[in-house]
Amino acid sequence: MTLELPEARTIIDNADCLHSEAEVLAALDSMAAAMTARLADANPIVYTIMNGGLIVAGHLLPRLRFPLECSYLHATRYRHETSGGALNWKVAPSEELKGRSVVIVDDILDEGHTLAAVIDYCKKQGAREVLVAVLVDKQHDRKAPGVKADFVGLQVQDRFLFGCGMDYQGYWRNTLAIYAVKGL
Ligand SMILES: O=P(O)(O)OC[C@H]1O[C@H](OP(=O)(O)OP(=O)(O)O)[C@H](O)[C@@H]1O
Ligand SMILES: Nc1nc2[nH]cnc2c(=O)[nH]1
Repeated sequence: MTLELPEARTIIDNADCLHSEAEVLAALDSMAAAMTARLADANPIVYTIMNGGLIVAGHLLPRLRFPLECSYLHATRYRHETSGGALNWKVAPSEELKGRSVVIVDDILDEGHTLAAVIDYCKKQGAREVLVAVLVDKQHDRKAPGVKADFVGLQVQDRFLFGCGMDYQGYWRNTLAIYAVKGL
């Protein structure tokens, strides 16, 4: 669904900015340092989960100054809603994962069902280890059992977020700052 321009602009004009561009960039620096310490000799393959992981990966990958391969996968379960449904796999990994160190990059770990399915897939393909890097870990007690991120940029309150890859009805992925929709 396409939003009318006034509505798209009203969403961001009325939103609460929870993390500024500077805070997001500092969080990405910290994530990159932790990932470098853990993965510099691991020769990993790094998967970005599309679409939400696009902006985070675009800023995070150039901060990782060690050998890695990168690819993408596409899984979605929110579509244009503010609560998640069934996971829709659009593109699964096609590389050989047997024995590999795999890193999954995404914008947000919310309830964790997306990451649970992706981790399970990679492990079934024989990955040696699967590590998760998310910019945002949303704080609540509705997480899927056993799902956690290894590298987290920001802990954010339990509201519907947009910006830095996260969308509101398909819009506003294209900011670095992170916002919460007014009233959600
Ligand atoms: O932890 P969960 O509750 O599973 O939610 C997290 C997922 O939700 C978003 O994707 P979405 O399904 O909105 O698709 P998108 O990446 O195309 O926006 C986000 O990019 C994560 O992949
Ligand atoms: N845009 C967006 N997508 C999500 N997917 C899971 N949680 C969220 C959220 O808060 N915002």
